[in-house]
Amino acid sequence: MSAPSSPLPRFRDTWRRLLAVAGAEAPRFRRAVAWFSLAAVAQGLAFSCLFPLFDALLGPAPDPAPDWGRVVFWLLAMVALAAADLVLSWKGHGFEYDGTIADVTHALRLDLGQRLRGMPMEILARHRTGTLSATLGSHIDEVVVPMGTLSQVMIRTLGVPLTVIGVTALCIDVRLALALALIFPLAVPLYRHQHRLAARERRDGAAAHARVEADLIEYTQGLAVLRAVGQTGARAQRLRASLATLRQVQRDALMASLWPALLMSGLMELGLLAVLGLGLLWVGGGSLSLAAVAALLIIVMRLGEPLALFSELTKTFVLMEAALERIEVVRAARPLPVLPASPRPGPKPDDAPAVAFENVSFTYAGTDTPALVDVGFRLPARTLTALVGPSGSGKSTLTRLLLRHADPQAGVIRLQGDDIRTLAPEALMRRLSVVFQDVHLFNDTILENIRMGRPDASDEAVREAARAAHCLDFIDRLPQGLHTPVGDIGGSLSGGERQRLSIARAILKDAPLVLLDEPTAALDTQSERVVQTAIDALVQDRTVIVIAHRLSTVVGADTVLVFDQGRIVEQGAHADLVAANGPYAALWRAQEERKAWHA
Ligand SMILES: Nc1ncnc2c1ncn2[C@@H]1O[C@H](COP(=O)(O)OP(=O)(O)OP(=O)(O)O)[C@@H](O)[C@H]1O
Repeated sequence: MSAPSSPLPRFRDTWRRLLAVAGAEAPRFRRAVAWFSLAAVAQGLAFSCLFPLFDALLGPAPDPAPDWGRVVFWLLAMVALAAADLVLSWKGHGFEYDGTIADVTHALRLDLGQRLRGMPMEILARHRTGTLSATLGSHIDEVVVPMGTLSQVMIRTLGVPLTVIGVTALCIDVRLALALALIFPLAVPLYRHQHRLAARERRDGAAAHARVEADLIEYTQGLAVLRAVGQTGARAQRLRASLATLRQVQRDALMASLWPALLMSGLMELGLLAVLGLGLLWVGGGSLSLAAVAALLIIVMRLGEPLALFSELTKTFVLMEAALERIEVVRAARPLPVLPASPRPGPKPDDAPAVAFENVSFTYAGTDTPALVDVGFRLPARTLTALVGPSGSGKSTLTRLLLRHADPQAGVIRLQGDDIRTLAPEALMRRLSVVFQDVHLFNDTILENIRMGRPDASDEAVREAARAAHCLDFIDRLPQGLHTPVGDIGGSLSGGERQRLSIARAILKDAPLVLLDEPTAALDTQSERVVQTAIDALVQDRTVIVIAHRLSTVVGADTVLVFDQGRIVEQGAHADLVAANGPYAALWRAQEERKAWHA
């Protein structure tokens, strides 16, 4: 989202976006801003009281003498207005201290969490995990915590001078008011420059920090390897270089931000002093009273303060805008829509294929080359289908589309005759089990990690699933068996054991369709055999789609779908495809040769 570059439209735009972020608490934020505005007017009026006060103090020419009655009156008026300013500001700041800020951050975190849950996986996968957790953590604080203070400073910077100018124009001297009003546009180009500088500084700083963090993680995680190959010094050199860049970026930023801040407050004060000079000239000419200029002298000194503070807060404002943008990206993501199911002419046909792809084409967002082109097939229930093809040919994409990580740009995917876009996410997931090579275990007990397959399953059912997936041999060796927290055993579970836990989850879930990415050579022969036995238990009597890496799977499959560059180039039973002597036969021969070579 590109924000306008001129200050006023930019503030308006940020104000609108902040209200959106404040959600249900937006009225309280509006009220706080109203209190701050009234406080600014009260302060402007208090300053303006200096005009009649000095008038009463210096008395009228040619025989000046203080009019103590009026002096006391205007002094009391100033005290009352200053007290009103204090009370109104206090009421405004109530937004920060009465728990509203905490409520807004809490509600925003829940809202973003909710949106992440519904965010299409294809979009979710494009966000880096670190950035997402920063958005839910520090970015929310960067937006919400300074909301009150920033708006108060902004309102004061504009509101106090505007009130003084208004009172001057109405009650003192229009020329003086005009001269005062002309100074403020001076700040606009400087503010814009400062804003640009702060934005660049933030960008360079974030890049330098990210590089240091990445190098640090790489260094600490790879320390064992680095020590083994005697390269600790060489890599440390690289880390030192990125730390030096960070230092330089920070030094440059500090130097660069110094002069606009100085210039801004210097220029403002010079401008105000010029108005004072002009006032004195008018006094000399007899068209303005000395009392008015004396009052102006004090007001001018006080008006510089919020301006200087405002200039210092530009950095916080830029940080807030950047964090707002990240929050808005998450808020803008919409879940894939669930379409209304089209009315069927009659009962669901019994022979509806378990899985059907009808002319499906899909291109990942941000890429030009389609990952799947016009893919069509029908798989009867309780059959095993193997997906084969070179790396990048579209096999995983097909499984992702079945899981509805994204919708294809063309074509329809059906499960038992139902367009998957008409199924609510939970209904779709009830029909599918997945076992992929990357097994994620949650920071909970082994028991609960398996129970995720079916949250209402009894402990006994979990144990049965673990037995069927051949997990009990290693689970029973753990200190607390099924009740061992995954965190306690850390990375000590082998790849094959993690696979089997994931298979146990799928067995417990008992969905009619299983999507499987077979373990590859990453497992040793012994583990692979056990995992295979577990898989055999899982796939019995189910419809199975498997990304096949093992020859035995391909040979035993009812159907083999051969992919190349996103297209199905051949499909059929293994024997038929070998006999056809096409692309599959070539792949097959290559694998056979490799096998013979290994043997
Ligand atoms: N998240 C993504 N964003 C953009 N392009 C992607 C993404 N994932 C995959 N692709 C591209 O889509 C095409 C198909 O990839 P896919 O992962 O489906 O192939 P595959 O046959 O499963 O490969 P492998 O056997 O190596 O896993 C490839 O060109 C790949 O680069």
